[in-house]
Amino acid sequence: MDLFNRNPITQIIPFDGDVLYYGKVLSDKKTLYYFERLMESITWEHDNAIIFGKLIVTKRKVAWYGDKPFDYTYSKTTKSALPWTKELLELKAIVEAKSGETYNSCLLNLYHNGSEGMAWHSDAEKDLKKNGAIASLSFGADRKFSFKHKESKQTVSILLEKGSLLIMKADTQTHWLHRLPPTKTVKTPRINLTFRTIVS
Ligand SMILES: O=C(O)CCC(=O)C(=O)O
Ligand SMILES: [Fe+2]
Repeated sequence: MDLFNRNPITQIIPFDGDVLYYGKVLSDKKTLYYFERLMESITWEHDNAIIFGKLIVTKRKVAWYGDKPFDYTYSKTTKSALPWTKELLELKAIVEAKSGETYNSCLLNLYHNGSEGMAWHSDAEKDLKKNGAIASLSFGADRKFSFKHKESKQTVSILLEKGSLLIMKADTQTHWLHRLPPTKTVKTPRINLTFRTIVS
């Protein structure tokens, strides 16, 4: 396995949770390999979102995989998890080894270019394990990622590099929102995988 240990792990938020940036955990070669494999082997579909009370179809595409056909409900849509692919199981093993946690499902997002992003939210749906770790693995374009404290409104941003791993855990989702801001400078696609634990 191409596991690197060159990078120190950095804490991204100053209080009220744990967001750990591991930097690049995959070689550039492996990162490109998985980006291409995920592009073609994942069942990508447009997502629904509620913006100002209106149900819209996003330009971004999503997919949902897991141990069992878990139902996952967000923005008034329910999706059933598809069975793991070979690549997702390989990536899950890497992320589990790095983070020392286990996951039973994965939400995938495909942003075709910088015009697509994700609005402020926290991942605290009732189906998710409370305070469970969420492991975010990125491929393709490097993109900025931001956190905003729900009370103080303090914001912190980092660059999520291709091949990098970010872990959000403890009570992060209770106190902080996060988003992927749109940007004019990115012209190429990015794929993000968030490994999660669903409680059924
Ligand atoms: O694309 C990302 O880096 C984050 C996606 C995200 O926040 C989510 O899927 O909940
Ligand atoms: Fe999220």
